[in-house]
Amino acid sequence: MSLQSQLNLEFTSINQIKFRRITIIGGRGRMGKLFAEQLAAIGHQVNALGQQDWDDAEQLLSQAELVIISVPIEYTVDVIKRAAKYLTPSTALCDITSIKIQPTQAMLTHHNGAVMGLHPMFGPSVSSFSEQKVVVCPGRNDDEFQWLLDLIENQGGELITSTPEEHDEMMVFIQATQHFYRFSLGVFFAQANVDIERSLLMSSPSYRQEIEIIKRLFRQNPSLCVDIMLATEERCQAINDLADTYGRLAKLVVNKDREALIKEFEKNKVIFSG
Ligand SMILES: NC(=O)c1ccc[n+]([C@@H]2O[C@H](COP(=O)([O-])OP(=O)(O)OC[C@H]3O[C@@H](n4cnc5c(N)ncnc54)[C@H](O)[C@@H]3O)[C@@H](O)[C@H]2O)c1
Ligand SMILES: O=C(O)C(=O)C[C@]1(C(=O)O)C=C[C@@H](O)C=C1
Repeated sequence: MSLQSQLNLEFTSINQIKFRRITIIGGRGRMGKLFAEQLAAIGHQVNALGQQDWDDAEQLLSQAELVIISVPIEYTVDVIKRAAKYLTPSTALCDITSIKIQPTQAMLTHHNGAVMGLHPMFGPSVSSFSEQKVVVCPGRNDDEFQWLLDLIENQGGELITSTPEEHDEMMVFIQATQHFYRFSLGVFFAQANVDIERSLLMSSPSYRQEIEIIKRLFRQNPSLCVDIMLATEERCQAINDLADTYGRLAKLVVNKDREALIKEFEKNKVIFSG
């Protein structure tokens, strides 16, 4: 897109912007801060409600046009219940928690107004929504979130609509088992006392990429990684199944069963051929 058409687009959207009062619960945390910065940058009035601010909840929540819940997974449902008492039906309520069934259900149960579940598929290190994916789980009165979804898309973000059930099923593989595998590899490397910086000097691009992702995982709040693994019984079971697969394949390695390992490779490569 040419610079002129970008300027025209920005000019048009600035003309159409209705500045909103927004409260982000957990707004001083990693993701809360990112959303606060993005929304404030285009002129919305953004407040943060942190753990110590519940005495001001009436003022911070009852006037808000949009409330975003951005607290650790394990507190999300309790915080939704607590916040809902202060909301009027004209407030739109959404969350950005990494799981979607329980938060979306809790928002629909405890709030009478517009509800939407969102899951940003990126971490707090990004500088905008550009090229990032957000999973959208419609709840109630979706139109009231259209301006927020437009904002993400206008920045170059991609929205993927899903049910909370499909989302949580997919996240078993997209997140829970991935986090376990990277967490385990990190623990294993630390136990083996690997000199990471030295290893990077003589590494392949894929190793450097993988180490960067593991570093990012260990820079996050440990409760995020742990809660993503423990969020549902299905996740715990899938992680256990993955560990069984490691065990089965490791036995073939220990037994130096070259033929069986090649067979495993050939038999399973088909799902990755697309
Ligand atoms: N970090 C990520 O990469 C990422 C990406 C997508 C979604 N998420 C989701 O975003 C949410 C927040 O994650 P984060 O990484 O920003 O966590 P964080 O720990 O950095 O921030 C959470 C914030 O919530 C506050 N908080 C905790 N309990 C509270 C309460 N009772 N009332 C008000 N505030 C409270 C904390 O003080 C903190 O400021 C989680 O649900 C997570 O699943 C995180
Ligand atoms: O830090 C990153 O780049 C992330 O992608 C963070 C990440 C993830 O690891 O999957 C963390 C939690 C969210 O639910 C979504 C994204």
